[in-house]
Amino acid sequence: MPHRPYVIDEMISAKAIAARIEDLAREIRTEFADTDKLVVIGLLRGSFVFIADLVRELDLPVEVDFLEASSYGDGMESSREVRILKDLRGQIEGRDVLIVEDIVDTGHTLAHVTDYLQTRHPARLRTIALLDKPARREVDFKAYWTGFEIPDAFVVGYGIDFAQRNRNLPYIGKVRFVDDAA
Ligand SMILES: O=P(O)(O)OC[C@H]1O[C@H](OP(=O)(O)OP(=O)(O)O)[C@H](O)[C@@H]1O
Ligand code: HPA
Ligand SMILES: [Mg+2]
Repeated sequence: MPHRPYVIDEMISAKAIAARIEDLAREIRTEFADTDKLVVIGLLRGSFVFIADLVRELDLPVEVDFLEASSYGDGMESSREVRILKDLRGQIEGRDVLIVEDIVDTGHTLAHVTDYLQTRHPARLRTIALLDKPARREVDFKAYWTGFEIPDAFVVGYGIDFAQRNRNLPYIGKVRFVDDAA
């Protein structure tokens, strides 16, 4: 279905994202300073840019794995049904784990994935989300670390899509439909 024409207004610059990631990496290094090899898990597809920048700031022994979860399809509304489309390759039992997510919106995706991975009995499991949109929360969930709290707007860029587009923008922008009143 074709979408109404829209423009993207910058909300968080690439520079601000990079600076925030440096801060977050410092906190993560402190938390996992005594960990042998941290398993950093990116949730596909939205987290692929964030995890790439984050692990390069970590300066810790890490193993990188991915899990694909999807609930939005091409629209702006969560289906509330989180499907695991691709599972991890490695084992996490007894390991320290960091789940990396791009955005917590209704909370269904990260809450579901956290429960799902807890059943494998990791030693320590932490979550990090670049963005948090608390106004839209439907389940009681908060990531352990959050990059930025944002208002109730549909955002794209830095890995995040609208109908599979705009993931390659280097910044976070807000979608604005041109036929909406200002
Ligand atoms: O808190 P929620 O309301 O569950 O929304 C957040 C999730 O929605 C998006 O993923 P999506 O299902 O669109 O898949 P994608 O990561 O492949 O883009 C986003 O990347 C998060 O994973
Ligand atoms: O604001 C958003 N933008 C794109 N995808 C999303 N999935 C949950 N929230 C969003
Ligand atoms: Mg996602």
